[in-house]
Amino acid sequence: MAKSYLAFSAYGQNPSYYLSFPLTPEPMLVLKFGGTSVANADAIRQLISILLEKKQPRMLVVVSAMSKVTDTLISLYQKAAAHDVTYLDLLTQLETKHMEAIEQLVPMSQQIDIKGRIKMIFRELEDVCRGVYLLDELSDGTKARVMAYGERLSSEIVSVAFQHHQLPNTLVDSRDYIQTDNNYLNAKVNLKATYALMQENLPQANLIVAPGFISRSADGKTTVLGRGGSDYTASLYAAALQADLLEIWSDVDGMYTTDPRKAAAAYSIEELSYEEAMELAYFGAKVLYPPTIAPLVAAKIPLVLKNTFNPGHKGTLISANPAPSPQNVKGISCIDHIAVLTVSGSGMVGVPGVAMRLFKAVAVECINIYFITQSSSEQSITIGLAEVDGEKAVQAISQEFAEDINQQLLNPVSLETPMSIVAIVGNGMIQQPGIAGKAFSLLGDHRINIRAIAQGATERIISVVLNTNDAHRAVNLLHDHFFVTVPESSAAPVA
Ligand SMILES: Nc1ncnc2c1ncn2[C@@H]1O[C@H](COP(=O)(O)OP(=O)(O)O)[C@@H](O)[C@H]1O
Ligand SMILES: N[C@@H](CC(=O)OP(=O)(O)O)C(=O)O
Repeated sequence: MAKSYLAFSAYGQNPSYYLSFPLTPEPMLVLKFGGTSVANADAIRQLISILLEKKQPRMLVVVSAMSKVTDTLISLYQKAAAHDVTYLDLLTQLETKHMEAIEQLVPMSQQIDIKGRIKMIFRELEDVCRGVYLLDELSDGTKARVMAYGERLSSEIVSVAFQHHQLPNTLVDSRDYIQTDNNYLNAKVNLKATYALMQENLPQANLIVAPGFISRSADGKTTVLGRGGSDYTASLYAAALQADLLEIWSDVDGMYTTDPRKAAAAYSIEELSYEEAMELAYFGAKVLYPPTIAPLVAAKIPLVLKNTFNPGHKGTLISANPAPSPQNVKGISCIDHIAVLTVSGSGMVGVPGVAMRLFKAVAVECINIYFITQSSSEQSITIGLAEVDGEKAVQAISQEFAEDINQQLLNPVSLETPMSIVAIVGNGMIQQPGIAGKAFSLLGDHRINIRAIAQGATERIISVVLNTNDAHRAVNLLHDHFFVTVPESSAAPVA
């Protein structure tokens, strides 16, 4: 066991407090390959060719579940819980998909072991699903347990495929190293315990393969890090091991100026600061899971987003000090499925503590708030949250303010759906007048109604809430303006 670690920093509440570094550090590269990069045997061969090119003495490879597998696992437990016996067909489909990959990656004479292991994992999964089917029990703990099979299966297969392609490696189970709370589906990581487990217990091997997404609570239950969470797994390993670099490989050439599925003119951004990347990810750039950045900032590790299917493209470099860019606006993100909730009434004016009560009521329900605005007259507060949390938030807030609503000091809480948040992000917007004005007038000229506006105190982000029917058009108008039609408009002050 590697025990040669010194305390790195002993100050403050910063996650760096928990980091330590090896006495004799060897260059270390952490790579994460997403679902599309392990989708089938061809994709896995492609990722093998990428690794064979690397001349790195130590590497740790994190893999996601094969593309669509996590979604299928969710359908599996939903069907089982609904007493729909066709869950068995889904199980068969999943097993066939994994077995086919093995048949194409591993020589016939050597398939017995790995096929046996995969079969055993499937029988275990079948037992869990039968339990759900028979007992009508579907807790979050059971959901997490089922979802974790995707990464458990893919990492087994990738590890064996590596062995047969000149990449001897050691497979680990990330649940042994990532400790979380019991919030099963969106578990919060105990950084101190996790870094200690990784630094003290990871095997000394030149190449380690680890499943992403999966973790374990202190009381030994399987948890998962939230949809898209394998990126975060990789950044935790990178931070704990003081990697020189983290590479996240997916199916696009890095972080684009906007979602390439929403705007055909989107293109890959060369460099971003950690803060810019975090804002773009938080507001919907799916290529990067938002919590991924924090461990890297604390450990000062750069991140590159690369394309498995176009490895020659240099991708996007995310670091503390990106090269200066003429672009003030770096990217535009969009989150759909948002609900806008408003608390209003004359009874709020000049009354201290209203905002505190509102946020507390929402926080108790563990609901995440994307967006907050308060009218300057203090007559209303508007928050944006995920559509799925809308009704729960209305109930919690209505209960908190029941007395005030009864006395007609406040109006009944209002909820609007389906809404979207469009965010314009860039460090160059700081102290740069005119960008917000241009964005608002552009949307106004095209008769797109802005329901609410917020600008972060850092001036790095302006976000607007609008009707989902208008969101796609808004993203394209803003993208055309800032990146295509008049690219210099974002470089120069806008009149
Ligand atoms: N701003 C953006 N830049 C790049 N990709 C984005 C952006 N916004 C959304 N995406 C989507 O993110 C996808 C990659 O993320 P994801 O599907 O999670 O990949 P993986 O499964 O490889 O982890 C891309 O195919 C792209 O459609
Ligand atoms: N498989 C998990 C975790 C993940 O990060 O996947 P991907 O890297 O394919 O986004 C999910 O689908 O949420």
